[in-house]
Amino acid sequence: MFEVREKPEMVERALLVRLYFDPREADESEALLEELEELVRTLGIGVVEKVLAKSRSMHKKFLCGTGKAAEIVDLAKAHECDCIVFDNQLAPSQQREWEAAADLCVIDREEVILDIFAKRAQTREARLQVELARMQYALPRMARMWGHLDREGGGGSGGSAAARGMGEKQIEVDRRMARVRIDRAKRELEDVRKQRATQRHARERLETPHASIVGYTNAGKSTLLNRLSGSEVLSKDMLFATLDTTTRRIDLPDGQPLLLTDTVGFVRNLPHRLVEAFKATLEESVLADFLIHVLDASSPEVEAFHDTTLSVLAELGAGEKQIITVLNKIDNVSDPDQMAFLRRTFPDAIHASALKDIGIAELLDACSTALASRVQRLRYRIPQSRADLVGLLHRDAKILSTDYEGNDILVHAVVPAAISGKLEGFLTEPPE
Ligand SMILES: Nc1nc2c(ncn2[C@@H]2O[C@H](COP(=O)(O)OP(=O)(O)OP(=O)(O)O)[C@@H](O)[C@H]2O)c(=O)[nH]1
Ligand SMILES: [Mg+2]
Repeated sequence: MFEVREKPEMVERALLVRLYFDPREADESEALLEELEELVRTLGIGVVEKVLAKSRSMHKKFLCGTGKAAEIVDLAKAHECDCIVFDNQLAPSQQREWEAAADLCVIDREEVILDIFAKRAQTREARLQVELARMQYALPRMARMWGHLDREGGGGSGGSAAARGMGEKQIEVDRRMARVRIDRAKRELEDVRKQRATQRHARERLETPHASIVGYTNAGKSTLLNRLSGSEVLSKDMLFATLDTTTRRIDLPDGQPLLLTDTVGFVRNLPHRLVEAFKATLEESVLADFLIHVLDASSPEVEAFHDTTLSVLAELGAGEKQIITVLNKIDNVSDPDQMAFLRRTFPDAIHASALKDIGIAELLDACSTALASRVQRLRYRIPQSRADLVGLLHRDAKILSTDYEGNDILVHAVVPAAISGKLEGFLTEPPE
């Protein structure tokens, strides 16, 4: 893959910067800066200093005013940083201005997240999604890379006209190549998505109910899936541990099967391009019968995380889905004030700990309840010796037709999910 520019292989000393403009944004900005630190550390980059800087108004050149920009550059120099990372989104031109002013590599939150995603992507689909998002990010920034060539070629400040001409030509060639690759990645992605859709249709025909586990990154989604299904999905104390969806089948206490899908975690200010790029992965959430929203109850920011997830879901068209809210990591909540806040803010949530096995039975019951209203048209072959089951169908289902064949009763009925588990062994064919 082409790179935006020669990014140093190993950035060791990063200065993190968050600019804000409205005093009311101070607290959130502080939290975002801390989150950025975690994101950056996830990439193995050392952080030497964080700067939360208030600017009176937005400026086109550096986003903040030139005075503030000079202070930040001086600070980076004083700390001998090799990179400045902005939590704010920088326009390609602003990124260039900063790099020129600081003579350092300058990146923003979006690029950090893209890099993490690129490291984590496992399946072909995830890799393609990341590749596409990175190329789209890189395209308007290519001039930066060739700007260096101009300078080198010219051997002076502006570079000779000939060298600049070379650079410009090269940009054109590269841009064209990049567009070709973007188109190809889009087409490949389309193919992979079609395959997924076919698989999904096969699953839908089987009509097994399906729930998606959603929530902010590091909330404990994968741990919960492991706990519920007794399987081993990678769960780690790091951001974006999961980039590919995993689906597991579990049996609810009432006997109903349920497919559970673990999804990529959400994050505040997730670059829009990535929401787009990961739509296919998150599409599972849109198609699920209901959602399990996992929150880290021990985080002081639990409410902000909750709201972020809901707004991303709304953006994906899943805003109306039935949601079971799970306050996970409740084992970590010892502060009575936090507990009171949780009860007040999320009165219907289930208190749970995926790690310590708390609240899991309650969650499984809530899943059964969520599915109770689902009905399916099903065909059964029931031996006459199991008249009890026929009785159950008469009582709780709507019988469409009954036939006899040898010693068996053939029943076609509209069956509520609540009892379908008990009859599963007598199905004659996949549901219609
Ligand atoms: N104390 C405590 N820690 C938990 C609990 N559930 C998960 N964790 C820890 O939280 C961290 C993140 O868990 P994951 O399951 O990877 O979180 P995730 O939501 O899947 O994260 P992403 O895949 O990054 O979006 C891990 O270190 C878990 O061990 C819990 O109930 N209590
Ligand atoms: Mg995970």
